[in-house]
Amino acid sequence: MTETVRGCWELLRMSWRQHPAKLVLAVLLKTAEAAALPLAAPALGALTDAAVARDAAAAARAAAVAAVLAMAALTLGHFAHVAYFELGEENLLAKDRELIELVTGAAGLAHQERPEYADRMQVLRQELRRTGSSSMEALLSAFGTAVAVAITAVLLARLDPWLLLLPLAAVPPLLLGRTAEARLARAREAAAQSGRRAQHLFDLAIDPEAGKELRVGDLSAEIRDRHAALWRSATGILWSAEVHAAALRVAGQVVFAVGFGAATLLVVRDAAAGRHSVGDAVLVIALAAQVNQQVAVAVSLLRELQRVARTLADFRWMRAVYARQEPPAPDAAVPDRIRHGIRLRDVSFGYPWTDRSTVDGVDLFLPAGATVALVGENGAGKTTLVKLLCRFYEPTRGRVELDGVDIARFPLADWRSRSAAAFQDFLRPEFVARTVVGLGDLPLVDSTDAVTAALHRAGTHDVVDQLGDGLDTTLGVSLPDGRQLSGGQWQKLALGRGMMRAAPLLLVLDEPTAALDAEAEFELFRGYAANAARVADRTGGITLLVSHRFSTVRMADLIVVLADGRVAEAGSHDDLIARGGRYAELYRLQAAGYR
Ligand SMILES: Nc1ncnc2c1ncn2[C@@H]1O[C@H](COP(=O)(O)OP(=O)(O)OP(=O)(O)O)[C@@H](O)[C@H]1O
Repeated sequence: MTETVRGCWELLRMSWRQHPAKLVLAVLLKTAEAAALPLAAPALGALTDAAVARDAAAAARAAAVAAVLAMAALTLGHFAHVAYFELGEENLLAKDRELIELVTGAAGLAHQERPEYADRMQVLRQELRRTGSSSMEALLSAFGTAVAVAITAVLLARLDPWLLLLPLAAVPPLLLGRTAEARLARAREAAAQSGRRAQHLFDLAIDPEAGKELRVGDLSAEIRDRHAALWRSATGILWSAEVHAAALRVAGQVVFAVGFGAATLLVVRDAAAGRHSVGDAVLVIALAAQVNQQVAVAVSLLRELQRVARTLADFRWMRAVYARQEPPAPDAAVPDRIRHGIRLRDVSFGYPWTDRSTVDGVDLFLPAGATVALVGENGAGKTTLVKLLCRFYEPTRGRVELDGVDIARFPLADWRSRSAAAFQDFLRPEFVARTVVGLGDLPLVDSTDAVTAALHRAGTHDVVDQLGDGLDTTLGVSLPDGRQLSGGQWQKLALGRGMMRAAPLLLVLDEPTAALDAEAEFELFRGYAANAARVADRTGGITLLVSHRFSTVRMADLIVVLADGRVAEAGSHDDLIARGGRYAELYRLQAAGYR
């Protein structure tokens, strides 16, 4: 219950911050709407008594009051909706923005890569819409229902204090409803993983990029079967919870129905004995029917508010995960240039949710101005090492030092602003081409000169000539005039984006040319090496290339061979060939493949 109250309070505070006057107006209108029905019951009682006494004037007055109240009950809710709808949408926007900030604003990637996070995210994405206008409706209706229950209780108590027990009969349905919702929430969490995996298969099935491979592999039926199995597993969990929850709710309603029957009997008996008027009996029957309605509404509102509260609690969980990732307070400034180099001292790292080291005791020196190639078999730990250099994660042991200063001591934003990167799994943001490239250096996002220069540095300027409107071409399929690009074209723009920062201290190229052929990669990298040499004079910047293509790799000043998270060999191409170790073997194998 504390979580629900906390959630309601948070919703109210959010809405108050958006628009206090609209919130007050909505509360007043919803309260008046809710109070109108119970207040109509005494009017009906008075109407009955006046009719029995044949007092036409009093009967007309009572009928007019009852009609006005009925009108209020029917119409005020619509006016209230106008007031709270906008509040709800504003709340939803605020939560959307907060979620984007939480997910993208965290210093590292840990929260996005851990499986536990993915499950919570799935639930949160599904439930987020509940923090919009429907949650405001639930909150205000709950308040209105509380007012209606209070008025009903007072009216009943005036007739016979025993009738006050009637609202008490509403307690079991409420408690059982709460248990039912907790059961459903547990089931939603238990089903999230299967649901997420089923969703992944569905997305895969309708993804145009996946279409080719699915057809060639004749994978359609397989995907459908697996999707259906996962979906059934998720639905099975949810269905059994729904049955259980429905049984609990029905049991609660039965308790109330018994109370209703007893109250009606009590007043009808007193009216028959002449202790109450006929109007009083009508009043009680009208109110008792409303209490039944109020309880049903309260239970479903409680259910809705519990779901909203749970969503807001998930947000708090996210915030806590985010807070845990805050980098340590910086106490050193990023230098303008690298004088000596970057040294990895006994660096080890394991993903926090696994029990093995992915990078294990790496000692390495990357000299200022060098182009360094990282090679190794799949899963050797190359990308993980890149993540440590970009500070997406901090090492679990050892340090990465720049000219003797631990890079963890630099303000993270400054370190990132002096790094540049292009990855194999690059962004495909659907904007105009200039922005798609310009995002690589936000202050210059709309600068045609900077974007053109970056594409030239990347050696991919030719892609602009293939776009109808050059840098003004809108890209992507979700926009009506958007142009769809090939994988290679997107990748060329991504390379340009990676080159937007003209003089970074660290340029990371993590298989950014995988969609291009070996010759194109060779040419591009030769351009980067020449550019890096020019930049190196000014900043001592280091270029780090991850590639499986040895024809490119051989150009690097330093080649580092990783195996099982350790440095197996390091040296220049000639050194490593002369040594006749792992690199020489792999190089010969690939070279033989090209002959
Ligand atoms: N987010 C993650 N969570 C858990 N384990 C991970 C994660 N990312 C990578 N790993 C594991 O760490 C190891 C190294 O992965 P990494 O991506 O660094 O290899 P790589 O050398 O870049 O491989 P590739 O050449 O295939 O890109 C692998 O065993 C991989 O399964």
